[in-house]
Amino acid sequence: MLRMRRRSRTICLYLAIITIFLHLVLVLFSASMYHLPCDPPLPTRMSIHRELAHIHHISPVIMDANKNLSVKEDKKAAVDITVIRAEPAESGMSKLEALFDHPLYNLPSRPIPEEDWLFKVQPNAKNHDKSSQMWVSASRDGYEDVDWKNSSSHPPWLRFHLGISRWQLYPHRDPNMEPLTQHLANSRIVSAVQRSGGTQLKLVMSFPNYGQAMLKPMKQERNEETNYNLYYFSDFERHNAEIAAFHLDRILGYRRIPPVVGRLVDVVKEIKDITTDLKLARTFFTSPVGNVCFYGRCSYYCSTEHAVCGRPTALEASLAVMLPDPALAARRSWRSPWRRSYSRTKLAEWETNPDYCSSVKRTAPYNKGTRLVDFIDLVILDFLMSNMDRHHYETFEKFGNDTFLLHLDNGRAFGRHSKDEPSILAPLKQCCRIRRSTWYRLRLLSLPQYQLSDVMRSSLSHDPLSSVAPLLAEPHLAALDRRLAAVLQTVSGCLKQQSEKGGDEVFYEDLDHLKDLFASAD
Ligand SMILES: Nc1ncnc2c1ncn2[C@@H]1O[C@H](COP(=O)(O)OP(=O)(O)OP(=O)(O)O)[C@@H](O)[C@H]1O
Ligand SMILES: [Mn+2]
Repeated sequence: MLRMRRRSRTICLYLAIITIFLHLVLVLFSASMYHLPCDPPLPTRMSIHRELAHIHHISPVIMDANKNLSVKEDKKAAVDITVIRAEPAESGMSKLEALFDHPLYNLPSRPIPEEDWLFKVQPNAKNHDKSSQMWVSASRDGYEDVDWKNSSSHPPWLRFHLGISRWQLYPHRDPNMEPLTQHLANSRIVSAVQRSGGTQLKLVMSFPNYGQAMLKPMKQERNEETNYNLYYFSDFERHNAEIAAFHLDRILGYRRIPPVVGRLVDVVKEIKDITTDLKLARTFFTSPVGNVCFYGRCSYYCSTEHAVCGRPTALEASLAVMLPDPALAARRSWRSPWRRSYSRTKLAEWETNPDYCSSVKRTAPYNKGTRLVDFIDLVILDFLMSNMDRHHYETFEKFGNDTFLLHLDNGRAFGRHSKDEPSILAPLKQCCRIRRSTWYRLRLLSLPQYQLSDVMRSSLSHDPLSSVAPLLAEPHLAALDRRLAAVLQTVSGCLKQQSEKGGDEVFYEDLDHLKDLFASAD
């Protein structure tokens, strides 16, 4: 009896030890689960939540930016939604759609005052009578009759011009974007002439509805990298870089690049046979394998050795919608303070003087308003796509110094994917200043559910040329994520540096006017 009791006690003891052991194993196992490497990096997620915590009350109603709801109206409609949404994959939305639906891309905006439109539109002619016939353009060979006075019959390029405002070229979720890109991709080409000025070959194409586009031809295969021995100022311009830059600019939420689409152009029917540009016409020839080529006239790469060739007549090209003629909307060109020397031997001042930004910050127009942070936005775009050729930028003269910067001429971007160019980020590093809204959007794009490379792939897949080949090769897309991480790291470095100094000068608080809205919903 006593032996039996002893045996059962030993069994109980064993069982207890085994249970404790199993518990220990379980605890250890579950503890290691939380640190599995496949989890998104914890600090980033948590800090994004913390960063965005004060803007988590945004109504779905205010997501329609076109409605121009006033802040007061927004307050009434304010309901709780979480800024960082559930995985878009769950709801079947593409990452791009999810990004564009995100509250950060749909912040409430006030109605645009009359003086903030590039063009003043006369109220629609109420009595659309015989007198409006005077405004119907006289038909010319190949051109359509367009009734300019009737806004419902305005061609997409004109709607684009009329939609340009002080802070952006076109609105988020622009209903005119689809018709505009269709127009560029499919309209019949009635004229093709060389664009004068600039260093490389480009053409101005005209369409029957009087729209125009700037064409840049394909010069480099997608997965080819620019030769490492070429200086940045000798690099080719790439048609796919112009297309990808437009998509990237829109994804970043800037909307400062005129829409660009890809198109297969027939170099015989759509250029050689219709051009009135004799100088251009004289440069056409047939290559030894029977492809039709031309090289035009310009100061770089306009020779038989650098001819662009159709296959046998089909040529890939980018078509950027033309901005309003400078006679109607003058533009001002600004020299970049961080311009490179454009020399093989000289360095620019910013390359040797680490304190360079403090003098820029004191100099007009960088000493007031948003010019410096607008420039930093442009720097971030350029670093992501590795564009070293930003010697100038332009603005619309009408808006003075308080306006967005046009991000034109992106043909030398996306030349290399295996290498980043840290010097492009020098202005951010030296000035340690960024718009708060840009910072938020960049962080969003670094989260797995909106990953920049995925969003870009998805956006570019809508371009007509993506059916020929993806517009950016995978290594270029991967480089975007790597470079985005570098931008975020630079800003984090700035924040650390500033907190040591006790100041908080890193962010330009462009979301402050919405504080009321957020506070009221708390
Ligand atoms: N979409 C556009 N609509 C109207 N004008 C444009 C457009 N894109 C560019 N331009 C104008 O045409 C000029 C030349 O274009 P772009 O800079 O792309 O060519 P480029 O050959 O690279 O010139 P550069 O050698 O001066 O850099 C620009 O400075 C700009 O003023
Ligand atoms: Mn250029």
